[in-house]
Amino acid sequence: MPIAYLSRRESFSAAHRLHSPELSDADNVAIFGKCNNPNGHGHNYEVEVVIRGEIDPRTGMVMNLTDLKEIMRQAIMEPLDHKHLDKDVPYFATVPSTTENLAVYIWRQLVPLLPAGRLYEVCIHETDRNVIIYRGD
Ligand SMILES: Nc1nc2c(c(=O)[nH]1)N=C([C@H](O)[C@H](O)COP(=O)(O)OP(=O)(O)OP(=O)(O)O)CN2
Ligand SMILES: [Zn+2]
Repeated sequence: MPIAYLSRRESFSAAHRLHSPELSDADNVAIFGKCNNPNGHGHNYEVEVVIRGEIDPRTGMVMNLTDLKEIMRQAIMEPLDHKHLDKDVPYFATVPSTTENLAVYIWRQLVPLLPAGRLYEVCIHETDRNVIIYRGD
């Protein structure tokens, strides 16, 4: 059966501060600059989830996009939208809330909600110019 890649995009707004507990305050400022501002800053993140799978001959679907929408609501929108990543999401209490780490977090949120092996990629646009792609490596 043919294999297709299906994706859905959602956007969410969140605040964060780039800061690593592994580094001194001086090194945090030196490395993260303005993004280490103690009061944080925000982004309107765009996240795209890509599912890989065979097209079911009965339904013509890789998976129902309605189901993917609900899964993304649970895995992404509910824990992240209108939150401060470092203060409201326990995962980021000690993990720097870079877009790379956010993509890994979202991947790990999605895996248990999807059929095994179906999740192909998480792509996050942090700004119009900053994009991170994670494929589970
Ligand atoms: N490898 C990474 N580098 C940076 C990240 C990241 O997640 N991974 N994040 C930031 C900051 O969060 C910052 O908000 C974004 O950086 P920057 O591009 O400087 O932000 P701007 O507001 O200037 O937006 P652009 O439109 O992208 O210029 C920094 N580095
Ligand atoms: Zn930022």
